[in-house]
Amino acid sequence: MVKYDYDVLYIGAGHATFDGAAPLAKTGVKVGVIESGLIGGTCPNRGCNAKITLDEPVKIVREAERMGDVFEGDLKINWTQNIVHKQEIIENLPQELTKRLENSGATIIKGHATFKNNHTVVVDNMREITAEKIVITTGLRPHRLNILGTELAHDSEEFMNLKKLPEKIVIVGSGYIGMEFATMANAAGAQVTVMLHSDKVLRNFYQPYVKMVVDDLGRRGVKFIENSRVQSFEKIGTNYQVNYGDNQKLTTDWILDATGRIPNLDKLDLDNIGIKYDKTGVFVNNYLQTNIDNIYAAGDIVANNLPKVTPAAYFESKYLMQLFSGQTTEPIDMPIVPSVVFTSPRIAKAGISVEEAEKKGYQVSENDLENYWYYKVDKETIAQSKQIHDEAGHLVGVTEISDQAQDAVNALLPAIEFKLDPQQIGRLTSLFPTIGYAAWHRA
Ligand SMILES: Cc1cc2nc3c(=O)[nH]c(=O)nc-3n(C[C@H](O)[C@H](O)[C@H](O)COP(=O)(O)OP(=O)(O)OC[C@H]3O[C@@H](n4cnc5c(N)ncnc54)[C@H](O)[C@@H]3O)c2cc1C
Ligand SMILES: NC(=O)c1ccc[n+]([C@@H]2O[C@H](COP(=O)([O-])OP(=O)(O)OC[C@H]3O[C@@H](n4cnc5c(N)ncnc54)[C@H](O)[C@@H]3O)[C@@H](O)[C@H]2O)c1
Repeated sequence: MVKYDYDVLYIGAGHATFDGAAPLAKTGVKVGVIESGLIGGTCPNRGCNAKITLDEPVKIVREAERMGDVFEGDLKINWTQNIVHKQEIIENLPQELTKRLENSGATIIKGHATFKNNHTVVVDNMREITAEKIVITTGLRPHRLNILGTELAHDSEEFMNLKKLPEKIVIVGSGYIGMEFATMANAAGAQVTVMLHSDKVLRNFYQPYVKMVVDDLGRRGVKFIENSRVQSFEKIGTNYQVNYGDNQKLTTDWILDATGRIPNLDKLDLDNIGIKYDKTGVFVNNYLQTNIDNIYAAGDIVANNLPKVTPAAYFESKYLMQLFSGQTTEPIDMPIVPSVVFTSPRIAKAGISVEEAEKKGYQVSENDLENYWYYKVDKETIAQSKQIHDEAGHLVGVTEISDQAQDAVNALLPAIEFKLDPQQIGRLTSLFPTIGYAAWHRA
């Protein structure tokens, strides 16, 4: 007798779901996916894919600027066309991901889910759906400042839909979104002011490299206001006023609230079933299982110290697929999760940080990449890296600032993850000339 509608029911259809739910359904497990918005969630529709498409011309303009006389005439970003191009890239992704899920045998249910009991969720207050196991993958949404006039500010999704770039933009927050969007808006010609909470920018990245990015943006006209204490936003005519500090004011055309992202938990009725969580997300054990045995969580919604990025959501989703299909009974063994901020130049890192390395007494080697011939090809002037080795000589961490930092870190990642010894590293014969080769053979 069939006891439940589904074997596994996911709430949310982002990377934390579709990377694992599609292959899980292919194994014959009956999978349902409930989604209140676009299939694919944040990353394809209003995160990574959209952002990296908008950033591409920024990268090209910066490179052309560095190449100087090699190009004739000035390159300028046409923002309106950039937005059109971005839309072309992302608009079919929800259908493609829908097909991927449905072709593998999963059922998509459109609507907002709330919990009724351990095995039952209610969609849009109407339809009850039951499942043996339920996975919470509801992700994060933009945090909004709790100040007067907060509704006058916008979020990152609205920025990426701006058909015309405002002349003056104020960005509150100096994390990933604040800095990536300041880079894009400045390169496309806007006057940008970034308002900091403290004196720190990108607090999880190596601060001397962050300073290089901040100084470079400063030279390009971006203003940084430290300890800004933003008090309120006001509409004055067709402009906006940001009131901050001790009665200081700033007039602008557009305000981006980039003060972080908060868990989509409040409208799930988790208290109906006693799931444990806090303001950072849902608590899980080493099997991504909540305190209720048949309910799991994955991706950004999990309360942990991992960066809230797609590679982490992907790996957790794949792990649950293996657990639910019987391919593993082991706890999750999280690999090293790399991260990168797509400023120009980028900062990318993986493994042990420079600060941790210094505490542990590990060897930290410095590379002035500006002097390595391959980085001279595109005339990079801000390019450095630090590689960290443990006592046994294994590469255990890397952080790089350069235009190609993300590819260099990707190339080194297998050695860090698998603790390759020098003999094994010697067998990695990367293509030449590429950043993958350069990552290993700088001299
Ligand atoms: C602007 C921006 C840029 C980013 N850039 C990068 C990048 O370059 N690289 C990178 O690795 N990461 C990046 N990220 C982070 C990345 O997007 C997330 O880590 C990733 O999307 C997390 O996937 P997820 O499945 O956990 O959550 P999400 O993708 O957020 O999916 C959650 C889904 O759940 C749905 N949902 C919520 N509540 C309910 C409910 N009650 N019922 C039904 N459905 C519900 C939501 O509609 C949503 O679709 C970026 C994020 C943003 C915002
Ligand atoms: N390249 C990537 O991987 C990438 C890119 C964009 C976003 N993301 C993900 O999205 C998440 C959210 O990004 P984010 O930039 O919004 O968050 P964040 O946590 O990186 O940064 C939030 C910033 O807002 C500041 N802030 C908080 N309250 C403030 C206040 N009252 N006044 C002024 N500043 C204030 C913080 O000090 C911080 O600088 C990130 O954690 C990241 O995981 C990743």
